[in-house]
Formats: sequence, C-alpha cells, structure tokens
Amino acid sequence: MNTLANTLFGNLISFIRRILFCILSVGPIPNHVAFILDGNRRFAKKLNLPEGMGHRVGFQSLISVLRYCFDLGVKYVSVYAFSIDNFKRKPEEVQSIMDLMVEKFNEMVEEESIVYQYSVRVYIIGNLSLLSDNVRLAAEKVMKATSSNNKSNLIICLAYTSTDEIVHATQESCDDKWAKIQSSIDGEMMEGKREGCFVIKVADIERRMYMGVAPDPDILVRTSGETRLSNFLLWQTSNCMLYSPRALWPEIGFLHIAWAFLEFQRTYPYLEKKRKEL
Ligand SMILES: CC(C)=CCC/C(C)=C/CC/C(C)=C/COP(=O)(O)OP(=O)(O)O
Repeated sequence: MNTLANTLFGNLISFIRRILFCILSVGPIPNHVAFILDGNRRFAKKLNLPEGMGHRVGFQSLISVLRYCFDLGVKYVSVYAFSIDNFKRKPEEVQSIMDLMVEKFNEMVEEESIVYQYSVRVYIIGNLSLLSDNVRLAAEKVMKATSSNNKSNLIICLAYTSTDEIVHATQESCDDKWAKIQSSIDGEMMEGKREGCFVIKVADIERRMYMGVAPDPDILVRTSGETRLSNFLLWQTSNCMLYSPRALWPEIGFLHIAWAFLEFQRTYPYLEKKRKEL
C-alpha cells in the first residue's frame, strides 16, 4: 500500500514538474543564473550528519539544479563554491572541501558526467594561486578537457571574492598600460596617457575580470534566506534579480528554480527597460 502511494505521489510530482516546465518554456529564459550555495553545514547539523556530508549532499543538489537550468535553456550557470574568506575555517574543514572538489573535478572529466551530457564548458575562476597544487591541477584538467564543449557553461568560483577580482583586474590593466608606455617609441603620443599618468576605462577592467567569460547574471539565488552578497559578483549584479528561498542549499529543488524563473519572467519587461536606459 505504501509503495503504491509512493509511486502515485512520485508520478504526481513529475506531472506537476512537466506542466511547470512547459509554462516556463513559453516565457523569456535567463541567460545566466548565479548561485550562492549557502547552508550546507546547517543541513548536516539539522540531520545529525557529519559536517562534511552537508557539502557532499550540496554537490548532488548542484547537479540537479544544473539539469533544471540547462533543460530550460540557461546558457551560463555560476556558483560561489569557496570564497577566499573560507580559507579562515578549521584546516580539517578546508581540507575536506578541497578533497571533495578534486574528487568531483576528476569525475567531471569522465564521459558519462553531466558536462558531456549537456556539452558544458567548465571554467574554474578566482585567485587560483591560493589553491594547493593538486586542486589547481584537477581544476586545469577539467577546464582543458571541456574547452570544446559549446552548448552551456558552468563557472565555478573558487578562492574567489569580488574585491580580489576587481583589484586583480585593475592591477592587470595598469600593468598593461604601463608596459605599453614603456615600449612605445614616443610615450607622449600613446592613447590614454595624460600628464605623467594613464587613464583606465571601465572596459579595460571588465576585460580582465575573472568573470569576463560570462555576461552579467540575470538572477542571483542565495539559499537559506540570507540576502547578503558576501563579496560575490559585486561588479556584475547591478541589474540582477535577487532570490533568496529559505531552503538550505542541499534542500533546493525544482520548485525553487521554477519560482525564481517565474519571478524573473514577471519582472523581465521592467529589467529590459532599465538595461536599455543605461
Ligand atoms: C565541485 C563543486 C563545485 C563542489 C561544490 C561543493 C559545495 C556544495 C561547496 C560549498 C562550499 C561552501 C563553503 C558553502 C557555504 O555553505 P557553508 O558550508 O558555509 O554552510 P553554512 O552556511 O550552513 O555554514
């Protein structure tokens, strides 16, 4: 009897999901959805699981969310997987998350993984010099292996903070301008040089952002009811819709994604108008 009830319930859920999927497919689909994966440790605590299990279940949720987004036609998904501030956590916890990253990056290069099912190009961005060699090598391997995938993109922000990204891009812009000044035959004639200093434009910095691989996000989802940005994509989110469900990251499901997309579709005409006014 219980099995029959479970099957009926399962069928009902997948029927509702299919209807929602059809409704959502009629409206505009966001090009880029960004996620702050918040609440993994709280989830483990809530279910009396070892702390590291929260992040493991969190990774499974990420795979489901990627499927929902790519099935709906989203081209770019980015995730805040580990911030520079997260390095201040207990060494055992940092190690456990880094081990999980290496394990999952290695799984991603296997043929049956989601990145081949959906032809996903994976970018791992951030201050990668802060990572240990094995994590950096695993990250480089997955980026290289997926570099010719061309249907969708997954941007994993690792050892990332927005302020670090902006400082890095500004520094690179200055270094490039300075190198050009030094190599120009007549420095006075160089474009952008003005009375002993040089001019940096917004476009110079944007070009050198780690996030330069993706357009600005349309939706930013932060789970666990928090509405802070915590130093994630500060430069890129001025015209982005923020959605903050109360669910912890490992609890996120299709209904949360559907709700975020419906809300995006409701505000889309206004967002488009705002973008054109810029
Ligand atoms: C390969 C890949 C992309 C793996 C992702 C794995 C994953 C779910 C990483 C999240 C890491 C993290 C520090 C999340 C914040 O939740 P928290 O740990 O701070 O939890 P809390 O908010 O309950 O304290």
